[in-house]
Amino acid sequence: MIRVLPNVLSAAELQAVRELLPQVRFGDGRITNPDSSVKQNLQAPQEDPANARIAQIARDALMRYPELRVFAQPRTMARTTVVRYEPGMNYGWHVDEALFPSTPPMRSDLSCTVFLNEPGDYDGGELTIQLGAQELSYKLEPGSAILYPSTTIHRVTPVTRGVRLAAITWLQSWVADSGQRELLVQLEEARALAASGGDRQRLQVLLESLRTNLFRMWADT
Ligand SMILES: O=C(O)CCC(=O)C(=O)O
Ligand SMILES: [Fe+2]
Repeated sequence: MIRVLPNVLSAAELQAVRELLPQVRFGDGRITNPDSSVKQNLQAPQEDPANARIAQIARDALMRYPELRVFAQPRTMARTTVVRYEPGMNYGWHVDEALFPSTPPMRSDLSCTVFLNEPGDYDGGELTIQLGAQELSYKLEPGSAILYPSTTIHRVTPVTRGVRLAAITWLQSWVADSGQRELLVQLEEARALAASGGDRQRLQVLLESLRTNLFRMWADT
């Protein structure tokens, strides 16, 4: 499931990131995907000190974000990388690698982009995700993020004006199966609604969905 995470970074964190961004020494993005014929962007080397500080800020912010815990059930998060797209740059249709060569190797279940600069700073540069025959495009406010399944085909459309800056990362979930993970998301929403005495119709629909989909999963045909 694709989820927008508004205001992941606080105003103070965003300000700190803004001050660090000019210090990042970007290199060719193909360094981590040498075989890619569609990747045309710039990315910070992992050892870059400004990248490492931005990565820590983004990681702390994501890890404390309550909805991320609900949506992703994160077990491991890859090191965040700052990426930069200048006019003419893009990242064509692709699927993210299944495994990251960390020790131990990490499976990518969810991909995450934290947008770092204003949407008005650039034209193009949408993150577009295929959902069947549909395409969903995202260009978010700085400090907001999008979380999407790493199984999806997606791209960053060409930037035609200005510069797009983002921090990207990947997560391995405690729950590998996205259908099972989604049941837990609904269960958590239902639990919160029951605890608060909120929207009873929504609670009813959630419980019905959980019962039906668990039965579908367990029915012996
Ligand atoms: O910059 C982004 O929003 C995501 C780029 C991407 O798809 C990737 O680096 O694999
Ligand atoms: Fe990607």
